[in-house]
Amino acid sequence: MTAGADRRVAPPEQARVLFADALPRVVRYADLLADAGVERGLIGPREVPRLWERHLMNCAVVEELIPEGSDVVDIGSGAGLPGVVLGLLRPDIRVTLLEPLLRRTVFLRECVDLLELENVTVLRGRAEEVKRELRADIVTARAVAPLPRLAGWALPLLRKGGSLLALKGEQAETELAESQDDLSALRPCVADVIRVGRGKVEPATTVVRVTVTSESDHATQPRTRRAPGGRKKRGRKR
Ligand SMILES: C[S@@+](CC[C@H](N)C(=O)[O-])C[C@H]1O[C@@H](n2cnc3c(N)ncnc32)[C@H](O)[C@@H]1O
Repeated sequence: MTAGADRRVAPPEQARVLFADALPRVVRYADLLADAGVERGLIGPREVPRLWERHLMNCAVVEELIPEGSDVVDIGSGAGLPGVVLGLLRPDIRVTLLEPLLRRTVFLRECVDLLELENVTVLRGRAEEVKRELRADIVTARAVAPLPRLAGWALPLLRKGGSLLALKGEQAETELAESQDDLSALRPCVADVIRVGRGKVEPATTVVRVTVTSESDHATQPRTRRAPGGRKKRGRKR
């Protein structure tokens, strides 16, 4: 990747505390975003001055919600947010960066190689097409799709007790309230809105967390319906 030193932005003091030992590699990632990321149109040049606060640190605090040793799928990684940051911060988790666009997966693979991210893999594909090949304890997504569509992609990937962590804006409560029926229809689940990183990032990061409570992923199973008289009857295949 090429370097354009003039665009690089030094980490703020809070980043040193937040990233601790991971900081040198996060700085390298920030440089990749500011250089090749901008040159290839993966992030806008206006994002560079606020790369640390609005992007890297905002994503990093989500790690508080990820149990140790989790398999994480980051849907619609784009230039690697939040998946690359989480992989850098948490060597104990395994992260799959799921992204359909070739240009972006090329950049992501280069990041994984250059940052020597042994716990991160890149998968080119669409979330709705990987239900049979991916299983996760945590699915993350930022700026990818409205909650009902995102949950339709994420919930089938989750093991029982696993959570979708959707990084959302200030309207998260409203979006969740309007989506509750859609979520329940997908798979038994509980959902809440959490603000993470208070005192570390300003503003705190808003996350809609949807945790699945059922063992089986009935969203991918043939539908069954109760026939008159009590026996279950197979739904017609479409
Ligand atoms: C606005 S970008 C956000 C990228 C990154 N998450 C971030 O916050 O900077 C949305 C990303 O979602 C990806 N995307 C769109 N539809 C998708 C799908 N069906 N499955 C997986 N990713 C998808 C796009 O290619 C794009 O990279």
